Amino acid sequence: MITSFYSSSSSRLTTFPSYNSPTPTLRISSFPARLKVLCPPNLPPLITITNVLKIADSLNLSTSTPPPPPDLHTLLKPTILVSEKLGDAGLDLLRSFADVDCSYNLSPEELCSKISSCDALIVRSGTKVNRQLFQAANGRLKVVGRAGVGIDSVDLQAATEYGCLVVNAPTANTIAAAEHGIALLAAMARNIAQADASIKAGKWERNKYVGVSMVGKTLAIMGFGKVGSEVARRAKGLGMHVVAHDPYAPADRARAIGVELVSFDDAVSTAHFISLHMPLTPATSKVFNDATFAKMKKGVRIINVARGGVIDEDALLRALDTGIVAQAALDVFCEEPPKDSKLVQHANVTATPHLGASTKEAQEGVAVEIAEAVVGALQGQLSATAVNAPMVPPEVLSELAPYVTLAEKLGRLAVQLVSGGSGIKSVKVVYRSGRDPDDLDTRLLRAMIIKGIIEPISDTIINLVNADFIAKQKGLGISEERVFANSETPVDSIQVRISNVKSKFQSAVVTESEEISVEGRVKYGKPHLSRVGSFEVDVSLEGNLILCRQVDQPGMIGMVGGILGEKNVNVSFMSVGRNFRRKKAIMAIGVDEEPDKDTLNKIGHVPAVEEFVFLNL
Ligand SMILES: NC(=O)c1ccc[n+]([C@@H]2O[C@H](COP(=O)([O-])OP(=O)(O)OC[C@H]3O[C@@H](n4cnc5c(N)ncnc54)[C@H](O)[C@@H]3O)[C@@H](O)[C@H]2O)c1
Ligand SMILES: O=C(O)[C@H](O)COP(=O)(O)O
Repeated sequence: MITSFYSSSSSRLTTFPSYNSPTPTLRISSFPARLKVLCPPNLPPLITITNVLKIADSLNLSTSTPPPPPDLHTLLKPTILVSEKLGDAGLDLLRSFADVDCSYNLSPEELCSKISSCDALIVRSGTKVNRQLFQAANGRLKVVGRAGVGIDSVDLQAATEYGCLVVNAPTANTIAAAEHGIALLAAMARNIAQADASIKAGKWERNKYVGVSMVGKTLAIMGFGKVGSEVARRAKGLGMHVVAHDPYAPADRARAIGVELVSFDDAVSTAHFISLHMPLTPATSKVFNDATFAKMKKGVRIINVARGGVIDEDALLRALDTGIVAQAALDVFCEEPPKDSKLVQHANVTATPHLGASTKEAQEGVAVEIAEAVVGALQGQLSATAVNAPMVPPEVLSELAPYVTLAEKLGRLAVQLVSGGSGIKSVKVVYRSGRDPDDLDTRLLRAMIIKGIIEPISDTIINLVNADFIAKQKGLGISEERVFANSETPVDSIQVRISNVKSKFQSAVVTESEEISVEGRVKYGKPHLSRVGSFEVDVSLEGNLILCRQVDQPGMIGMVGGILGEKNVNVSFMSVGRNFRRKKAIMAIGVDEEPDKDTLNKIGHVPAVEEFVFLNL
């Protein structure tokens, strides 16, 4: 039984105590982007307007609704395109929240034509997520989920420019990849694949397939991250001497596993076996080339479960032919699937078709990990596995939530004080905080200030992903300063200052610095404006705001309040700030409704009012 529903955009709660009458009515009083149905409990918690109507229908409820909203698009259930095989548990999770389109083996053109009707895309390493795809998405694609670790197949720069969040599933396939690395190491050392092919061909070649032992040999792990560490742990169990090279790995992790961290040259020149576990980046591309192979011990054996592109494949072929490299075991290739590859055909190469992550367990784990990340991102949560946005842990996020709103409102307010035609080039943000600088992550606040400043004057949608990029693109320089405040809260106040512009409200300009300056703080969990220029005020940053500068004299509140009252404009907050008694004062008036032009003109004509501005928050 539906007992109540909550409209998140209007914050109106309508309660239906019971539905005993034959045709109970479900009233929908507004069309928010999402409706949260609190009951019945067996329904998914987050459902869309379309579902509400369907559910109402199935429960035999008559529905009375206002006319359809203009933007139906935002009301629809999100659509998630899954372009490569994903585990069932992940798909079930996605389906409980969205329309899921599993279309495997799409050509790049087919993918581009589908993408503009999708809110999220989930891929594995077989799908290239390039700039054309973001262009084709036409602004609808909000999240790309990489069901795995490597994000070298996603154009992160383009994703960021288009404000699309990229998340990955970094942990669930670690063990599978490490086990595959060890499997390849052992298979290569003992010629398992070659011997298997030989016996199946009816031969019995015991002398041809004499292998090499692993115990006591040196294994160099190149890239001592999640997979590299797990390979190291297992190789130690095989009695190998393990060294690792990783410019960013912590020494204590290596010590704990009994691995020595060494330089690149030491690693490649001392090892009998070299196992690659670094990501493919511009810095690691073809790092195993002729010069590197020349440094290796003759007869070295190489395992690559990372990315084909870290090896110059032609150079490896030469090294195999000259015997510098005795054997190679490769799971990954520059081009996948490899075409007419001499490497794959080489007698001393053991090859698998990118199977590192392909265990049942890993695939189920990855599917759930990526489904949770994508659904969370579509619900507006910050993801812990975001690749192109700051990762803000949930506890930090909930602590900063009221300051996030304050930051956006201050940006929005400050930009409306700039007179039309003045290009904003430089914004300074001053945070007063009792926190140690390392203990206050302001990236989220900065992004929201940028959003507040840019969105009212442009058609670009700003989010945490693209805020810095768009600011830079628009030539907007943002500098930040922290000032110590003796305060228990994470942020005591935030000040937004815009320099080198004209203001349409002169009182917002601090005379000494000639900057427009507004300051706010969080009071009772709500954003408040605490200072305009050099005037102290105290008004809630909700709804609309009228700022007036007037001669500080009795009767002003009544006069302006009366003009608003005459037109049925409700005053929600009012505060007066002044520097000197009976000189100038600023009146900040929060109003629920937007006054018409006539009413605003009347305020402007009050003799003691010297200037005023109406601001929409
Ligand atoms: N074959 C597969 O199916 C499969 C499965 C999982 C992971 N992978 C690949 O394995 C790689 C590692 O995965 P992970 O989960 O361990 O990632 P990870 O981020 O935990 O580890 C990568 C490590 O490489 C290090 N590194 C970066 N640049 C380096 C450089 N120039 N030299 C040496 N080390 C460098 C990093 O510091 C990091 O410690 C990724 O490329 C991933 O795509 C492949
Ligand atoms: O980067 C990864 O996670 C692995 O290469 C796995 O890729 P896959 O999802 O295409 O198997």
